[in-house]
Amino acid sequence: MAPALVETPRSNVSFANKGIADYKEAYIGGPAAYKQEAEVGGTAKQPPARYPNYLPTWDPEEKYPPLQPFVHKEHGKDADPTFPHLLENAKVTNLTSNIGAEIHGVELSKLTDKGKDELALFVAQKKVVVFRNQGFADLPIQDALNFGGYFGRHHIHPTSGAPKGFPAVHLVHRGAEDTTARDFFEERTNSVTWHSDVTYEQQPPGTTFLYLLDGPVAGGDTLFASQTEAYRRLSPEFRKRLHGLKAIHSAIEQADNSKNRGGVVRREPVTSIHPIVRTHPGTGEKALFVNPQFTRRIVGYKREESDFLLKFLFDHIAKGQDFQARVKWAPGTVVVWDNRVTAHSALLDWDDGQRRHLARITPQAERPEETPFEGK
Ligand SMILES: O=C(O)CCC(=O)C(=O)O
Ligand SMILES: [Fe+2]
Repeated sequence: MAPALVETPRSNVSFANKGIADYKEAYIGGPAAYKQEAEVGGTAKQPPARYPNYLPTWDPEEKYPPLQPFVHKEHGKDADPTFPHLLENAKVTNLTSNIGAEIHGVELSKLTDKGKDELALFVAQKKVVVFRNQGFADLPIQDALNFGGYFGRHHIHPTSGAPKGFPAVHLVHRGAEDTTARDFFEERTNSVTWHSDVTYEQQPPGTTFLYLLDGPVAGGDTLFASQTEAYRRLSPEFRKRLHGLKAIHSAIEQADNSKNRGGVVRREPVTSIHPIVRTHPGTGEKALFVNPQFTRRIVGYKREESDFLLKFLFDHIAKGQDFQARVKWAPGTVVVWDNRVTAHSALLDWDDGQRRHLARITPQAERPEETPFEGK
């Protein structure tokens, strides 16, 4: 079975169907799943990993205590809004008019602290930024972590594989002998699983980095949606109704899935209550903060009421192609998104037998906060 990893897809609101559980199971890896490939290191069909130092490992003995609150510093607030340190030599193209930019000519790992402050603000404004031709994957893993650590405390994922000795790196990996896609599409018509990362944490991630190590010839793109534009598209009356509502986000199903498949649970699963509309501390923009993977229930609503409203919001985010972007990976690509104001989805659409391998650095940010509805 495949050690490919994304956030474990799951929704247990009552309209969720069995197929989502199947997908979730297909996506979670574990020590047993990985063993075969780790020993072989490549097959006739597939060459060895380009970055073996980043291959996933799972240590069942590794346990962490509950996360403690910390004070997040929003570096975007210190940024020069004209971005002189970030964009001096950059060629910037917008991916769409509502979300996303692509940058050539900047080496992320060489940014000064001022450049990093500007990066935080720029990513918050653009929601997702694609940096091409980076040397990031070639850095020693600790150097990559040191870079990401500027933006917040590293999140250690409770269930995903990590490079040996670097639990703060979250890995996405599907390798040789992997039949995930074939198995998955026996039961499902598409693989779209919108989510923001680990929103069950009290302080979910902010500026988040995902970089390609190995990729298929075609396919395996990643979808992004602007949750600020999703918010703005709603009528003032509807937005007014959403303000003040809170929802429960849960890690329980992700941990259960991991256990059921012989995987690890490094930290006991938690639930958190977050506002449905949050405000970004750097831009002041309001964004929807619900996602079908982790948001379970609206606090104070009866089950049917909660399901009805969450289903509307999930559909609104999923269907909004006019506030979404599709990112194509290439060697040297680093994608940076602001997890507070975006949702994303992996796509399981490439031919089995090709390795897809990415690493994520996931600095946590502030506890989501809501500011009042502004009447327009
Ligand atoms: O594999 C992808 O395209 C995205 C995986 C993902 O959801 C993540 O790394 O947070
Ligand atoms: Fe994700």
